[in-house]
Amino acid sequence: MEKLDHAVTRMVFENYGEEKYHDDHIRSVVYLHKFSKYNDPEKTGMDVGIHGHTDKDFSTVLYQNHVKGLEIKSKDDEWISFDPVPSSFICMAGDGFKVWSDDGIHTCEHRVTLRENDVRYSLALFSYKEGETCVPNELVDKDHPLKYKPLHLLEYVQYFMKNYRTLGPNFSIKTLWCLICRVRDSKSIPLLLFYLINMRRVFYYSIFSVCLFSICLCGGHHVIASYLMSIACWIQF
Ligand SMILES: O=C(O)CCC(=O)C(=O)O
Ligand SMILES: [Fe+2]
Repeated sequence: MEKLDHAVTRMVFENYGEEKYHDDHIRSVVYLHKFSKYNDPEKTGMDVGIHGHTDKDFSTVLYQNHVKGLEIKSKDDEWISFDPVPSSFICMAGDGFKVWSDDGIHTCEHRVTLRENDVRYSLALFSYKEGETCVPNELVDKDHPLKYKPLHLLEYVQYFMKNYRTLGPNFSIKTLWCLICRVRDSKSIPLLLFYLINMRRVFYYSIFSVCLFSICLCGGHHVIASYLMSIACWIQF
């Protein structure tokens, strides 16, 4: 699977006329394997295998058994089901490739929906470039202005994992992170970012403060109710 990833990335680099960067790229890539088992949806009562998302890596190679489930979102926002052929692999660009190509290569959104009454297995190989991923100088000119600042992929994925509960599965370079990476329009980003990431916390914090306030002011049942609510809010932090 690593060899396939090398071959595919080489082809893309060559296509962009950037093959001179490929050896360095491969030397700085680290891989992560993920083996997934999706149980028979009839037994679990759940047809969602994995929610729609883009991969937070540079590129992904995926292998699976005969059970269908992988769906890929088209440019027209339609989910297309992938028909697995024995011994076929699927290669997908991750958010890192999007940054490297300065938006030339789109990270495909995909998900797993279980429709067959059988167990689905998949093996994914995620590639992460160590250090910074940046757009090759040759790809930037007057007609193709730089859109992304260098992105540290490993930090990016760590950031995503740490804030997964707040960001949700849909988070991608296209949405929130592009606010940080985009070279243009970066003035009000720190505040907006803080607000977006902490919106939920701000909400619970406000309720928590109101509860504490009413504990101080009121008596009787209100105190107990407020006390319980403030504990519930504290848990949500
Ligand atoms: O299991 C699959 O086919 C897809 C898994 C996947 O998209 C992921 O782990 O990011
Ligand atoms: Fe994925």
